[in-house]
This record gives sequence, C-alpha cells and structure tokens, in this order.
Amino acid sequence: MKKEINVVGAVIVDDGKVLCAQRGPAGSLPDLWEFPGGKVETGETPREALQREITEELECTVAVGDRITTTTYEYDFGIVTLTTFFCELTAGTPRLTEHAEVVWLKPEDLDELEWAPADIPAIELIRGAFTT
Ligand SMILES: Nc1nc2c([nH]c(=O)n2[C@H]2C[C@H](O)[C@@H](COP(=O)(O)OP(=O)(O)OP(=O)(O)O)O2)c(=O)[nH]1
Repeated sequence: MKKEINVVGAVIVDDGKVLCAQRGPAGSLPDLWEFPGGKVETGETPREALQREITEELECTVAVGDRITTTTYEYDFGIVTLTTFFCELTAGTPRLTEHAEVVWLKPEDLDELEWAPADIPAIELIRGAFTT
C-alpha cells in the first residue's frame, strides 16, 4: 500500500497575479513548480494547515478563501491528494525560505512553468476563473 499524503496549496492572488513556487533540486519532485503549502497535520482543518504552512514557508500571513479543487495523483513515493484554495495576503511580503524561487504570473501565463502533476487540474481552473 502506498502512503496517502493529504496536502493543501495556497493560490495567492495579488494585483491580478498568482504566486508560483519552485521546489528545490533535492527531494521529491525536484525543480517542479507548486503552490506553497504542505501536509495537513492531525487535528487541523485544511484551512488551518494552509495558514500554518504559509507562515512557516513564506513568513507572511494569508486569508484563505474559496476552495478551488481537490485532486489525487499517484506518484512513485505516495498518493498525494492536493486541495487548493484562493488566498489573499494580509500581512508581510512572501520571502523565499524553502523554495528555490518564487514568481508572480498572470493566470494566462501559468502554463509556461513545469508544474507538479497533481497541480495541473488546478492550473486549468485558475486560468478559467480569470477569463470569464
Ligand atoms: N506544497 C505543495 N505540495 C505539493 C503540490 N503538488 C504536489 O504534488 N505536492 C506534493 C509534494 C510533496 O510530496 C507533498 C507536500 O509535502 P511537503 O510540503 O511536506 O513537501 P516536502 O517535499 O517537503 O515533503 P517531504 O519530501 O519532506 O515528505 O505534496 C503543491 O502544489 N504544493
């Protein structure tokens, strides 16, 4: 049985652009792009987990808004269920701590990056949400 990993990702929107974060060269999914976030811990709601992870990883705070989607992807190291939420910055400016790079992209440009496979359905929905 593969490990099941419950993950939340923050789609932080500011001034019409979306924050994208690149994973480092070591570890799983090297160099791929993702939404900042991480694993939900026991006793936390997904939204609480996301606020905790963003404070830890980006040293800023966000308000967690609408859920975008939940998708499951089977990697070789485990089965990731990723839930993404729209977020807005409430204090501070995202600072690089764990990621190799962060960039702000317009929704229509998100597919220029090489995303972690679990993120692809969310990317499509985000693009759609901004073109209506
Ligand atoms: N944070 C985040 N993780 C994602 C996304 N898409 C995706 O497949 N993942 C995967 C990568 C990791 O395997 C897992 C998130 O766990 P984590 O944030 O603790 O990542 P990690 O690589 O530091 O975990 P680990 O290797 O130490 O176990 O979910 C995403 O958009 N955001």
